[in-house]
Amino acid sequence: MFKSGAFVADRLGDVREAQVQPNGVDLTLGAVYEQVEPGRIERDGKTVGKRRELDPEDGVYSLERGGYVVEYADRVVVPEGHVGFLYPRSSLLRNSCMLDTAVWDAGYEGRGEGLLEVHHPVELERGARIAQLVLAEAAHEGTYEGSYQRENLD
Ligand SMILES: O=c1ccn([C@H]2C[C@H](O)[C@@H](COP(=O)(O)OP(=O)(O)OP(=O)(O)O)O2)c(=O)[nH]1
Repeated sequence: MFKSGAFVADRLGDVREAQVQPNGVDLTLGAVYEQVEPGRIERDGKTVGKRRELDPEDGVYSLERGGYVVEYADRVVVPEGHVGFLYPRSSLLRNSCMLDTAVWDAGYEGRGEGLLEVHHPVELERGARIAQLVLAEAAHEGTYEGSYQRENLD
């Protein structure tokens, strides 16, 4: 069963009222990066390639076509007994952009990242809502203890 937006907001803590949706919580744009070196994925282990952080102009990123790594501004917490899924805000799709996301594991905490596909130039303001996190009840063995645990937290 998927939880309500109010439940998700309660777990995340520090979110504005405008971020709370009926079925989830909107995540906002924290930073945008361009990858500049190859990463590597091996049978055991992985390396994330170097990136360059883009500078917004007056708080706005003007993005040309391409792929960008985005960091969400909001701290995500996936409580035990749950799994998280993130979906792009439909206004992104309507503007020819797509946000690619993966599974958010039980026990994960951090400011996560995603891949923004820009198929037509777009302007995105830092802090704008770009995605919606939903939480579903889920069975699991163990909790997330990988290298991204507590990423991008101060
Ligand atoms: O779109 C997403 C999906 C997940 N995560 C976070 C939460 C998740 O728990 C963690 C690790 O994701 P995943 O297990 O898919 O990554 P991995 O490449 O398999 O890393 P690891 O080897 O640490 O499991 O990254 C994101 O930041 N963005």
